[in-house]
Amino acid sequence: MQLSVVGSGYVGTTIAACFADLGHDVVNVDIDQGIVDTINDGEAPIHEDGLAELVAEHAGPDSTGRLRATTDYEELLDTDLTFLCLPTPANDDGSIDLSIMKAGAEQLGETLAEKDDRHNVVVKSTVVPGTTEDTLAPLIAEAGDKRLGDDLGVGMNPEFLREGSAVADFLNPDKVVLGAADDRTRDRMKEVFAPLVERADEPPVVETATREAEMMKYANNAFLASKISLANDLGNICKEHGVDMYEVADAMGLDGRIQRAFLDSGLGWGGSCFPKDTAAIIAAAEAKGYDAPMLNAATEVNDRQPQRFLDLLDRHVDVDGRRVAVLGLAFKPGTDDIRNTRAVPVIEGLLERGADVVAHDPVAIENMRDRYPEIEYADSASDALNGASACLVVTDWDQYEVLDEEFDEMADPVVVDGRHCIDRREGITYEGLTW
Ligand SMILES: NC(=O)C1=CN([C@@H]2O[C@H](COP(=O)(O)OP(=O)(O)OC[C@H]3O[C@@H](n4cnc5c(N)ncnc54)[C@H](O)[C@@H]3O)[C@@H](O)[C@H]2O)C=CC1
Ligand SMILES: O=C(O)[C@H]1O[C@H](OP(=O)(O)OP(=O)(O)OC[C@H]2O[C@@H](n3ccc(=O)[nH]c3=O)[C@H](O)[C@@H]2O)[C@H](O)[C@@H](O)[C@@H]1O
Repeated sequence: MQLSVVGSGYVGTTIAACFADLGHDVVNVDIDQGIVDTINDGEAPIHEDGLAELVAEHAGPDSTGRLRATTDYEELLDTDLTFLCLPTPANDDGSIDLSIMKAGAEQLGETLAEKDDRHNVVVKSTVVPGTTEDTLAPLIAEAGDKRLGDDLGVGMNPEFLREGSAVADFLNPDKVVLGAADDRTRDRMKEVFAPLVERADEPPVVETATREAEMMKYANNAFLASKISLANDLGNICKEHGVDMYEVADAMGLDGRIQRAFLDSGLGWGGSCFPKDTAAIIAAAEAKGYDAPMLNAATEVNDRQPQRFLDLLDRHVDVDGRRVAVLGLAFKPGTDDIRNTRAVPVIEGLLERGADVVAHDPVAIENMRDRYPEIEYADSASDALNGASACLVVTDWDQYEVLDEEFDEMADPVVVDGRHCIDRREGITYEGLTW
């Protein structure tokens, strides 16, 4: 099939390259000329395992030619179905900011005005229930002078991939959710996903309406974020009682109804999605008069973890005027993404205490340097630890797990671990956040 993907960020580039690999002809439309040029040169504009290989295989010179990118919306006119993969950030009050989606939808509609054949538009971005049919579809239809359901089909297909394993997650999904406003659109969506469903060994395909599809995405993220927060709440109780929450979580996870995944307690959830999506669905609930107490509590627990972490540090060392090593800046290992990383409240707390912060991360230093140009950045964890009076572990990179005699170079070997990453050993004062 001929597909177009509007928005070529984490999700848009990943799905475009994967759909090309599955045999479709795909054009990525983005306003960023740099991203477009990179893809057309056969290179990936973002760092994701396996993505560079897929883009090289399908875009640019000596490729299958099934993937290309453009800034020109007109090029989507030759395609049958368009995925909208534009950002849905949060407003200051946490509610969803649809301005980018609306601008994209209008431009898409104006472009489609030139097309006579029926076109299908599938919203891939995470949007609150009702957005696809109540807000975006009418915008596209009006701008393109189309009749909904007749010459314009509308669907919603939420995405569950994780950063760091985006390609593998997309190609091996636990489920595929196809929300459609009408049967014709759903049938086209099924055609798009047929090669993926076959290659992924027939994962469940949930056929539903657009509102349910939209809510399934928020429910998924809200559940996972709340599961982590519950683990943190229990973990904080464990810490007060001298109990190891990781041992507890391992046992809890043996219950088939609970499962071990997403029970890793510590500094809590960051990233581009859990914080904004939790806030957006709370705001959407409040707009209808419901205050979502569980999700508010999950957020509160999450917001408090960095403070508990710093309190543990305060028990052992006054960092005023002292060198403190922060290990890990990315919101999780495997990515250079620092959006909503827990490193920010931790660094803020250290600066308030007058510490000389020296930070290390294998890939996220350049991103953090823009935000905190005033702190020191070390080329290695070992350099960061050298002469430090405390070490704070913020991201669970594998390379931190094997640190050992590097701690001997610290001025005071106090290690506060927010991610259950470092083994207790002789010669260091070790504090785990929830164990
Ligand atoms: N990042 C992730 O892991 C996941 C994200 N999502 C959701 O997917 C959506 C997209 O997220 P990301 O891919 O992370 O965003 P992103 O910020 O990485 O990429 C968005 C892209 O859209 C482009 N763009 C902006 N305005 C445009 C316009 N008018 N026309 C064409 N292109 C335009 C930008 O230049 C950028 O390349 C969001 O709703 C997000 O919540 C869902 C699942 C996973
Ligand atoms: O909507 C999205 O964008 C995506 O959000 C998350 O994916 P992602 O944010 O990439 O990363 P996760 O692996 O889920 O981690 C999120 C945060 O939770 C933290 N976390 C995760 C697991 C855990 O047990 N404990 C824990 O604190 C991580 O350190 C990280 O800060 C979801 O896992 C994806 O399914 C979803 O598609």
